[in-house]
Amino acid sequence: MKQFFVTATDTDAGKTHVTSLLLKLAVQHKKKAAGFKPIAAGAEEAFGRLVNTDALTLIESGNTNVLYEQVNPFIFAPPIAPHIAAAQQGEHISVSKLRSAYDEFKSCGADILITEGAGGWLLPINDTELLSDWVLAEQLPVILVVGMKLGCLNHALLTMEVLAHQGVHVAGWIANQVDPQMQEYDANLATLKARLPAPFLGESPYTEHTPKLKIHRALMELFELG
Ligand SMILES: Nc1ncnc2c1ncn2[C@@H]1O[C@H](COP(=O)(O)OP(=O)(O)OP(=O)(O)O)[C@@H](O)[C@H]1O
Ligand SMILES: C[C@H](N)[C@H](N)CCCCCC(=O)O
Ligand SMILES: [Mg+2]
Repeated sequence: MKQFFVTATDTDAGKTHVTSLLLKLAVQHKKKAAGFKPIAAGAEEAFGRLVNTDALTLIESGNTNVLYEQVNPFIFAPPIAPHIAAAQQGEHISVSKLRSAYDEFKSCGADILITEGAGGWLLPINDTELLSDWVLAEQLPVILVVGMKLGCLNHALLTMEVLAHQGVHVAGWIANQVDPQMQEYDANLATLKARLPAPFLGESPYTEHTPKLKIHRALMELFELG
């Protein structure tokens, strides 16, 4: 079983976009793949319950029979910082509850399990814990999505600095072009390739049509795909 945690330089950097592409890539290569979105803020009523579009996208992109509840155990209606949303409705997210929820999710029997974070790496889940504390406890290898836009160099280097300081195994990083107007995209990508101390796994160009991933060989090796 291969397990990864997808974080990003920020909220809206493309974690769902990239996690979905990674799941689809694994499925295309005959793997059993499933996505976990433990904490989602921003939800609407559908199918007689609250649902979050990130979790639905991950369910559609994988190929196991996971239940919505297994994929997304913590869901909040307002699109705000999750620990604030949780406090508003008297819920408490914790590392220990995340551990139980992940054990339940893992029973789906996938070969490749990919967890999508929420926001960036240091996301508070309550007054004392961060989502990264759970990732550290699970010892999940991390994939960093860099949302390519002006300012991403600082965000990417800051995130990578903290990951290195915490001794996290960074499996690699993916460039995701969120800003179609970004100037000097290639020079920024070259700067990141030169400075980020982790394998470059691929890039997803900006598109308003079918999302695509330009796969680097390191990704095929990481996922053990023929
Ligand atoms: N390569 C891309 N081309 C075009 N649009 C993109 C691309 N990547 C992401 N987007 C769009 O940018 C928005 C943010 O992307 P996404 O939802 O994947 O971010 P996220 O990191 O998962 O955010 P959150 O922290 O809310 O989970 C979405 O509307 C998505 O469709
Ligand atoms: C609502 C949003 N799309 C995400 N689901 C949650 C982002 C939380 C960011 C918290 C922060 O770092 O300020
Ligand atoms: Mg998302």
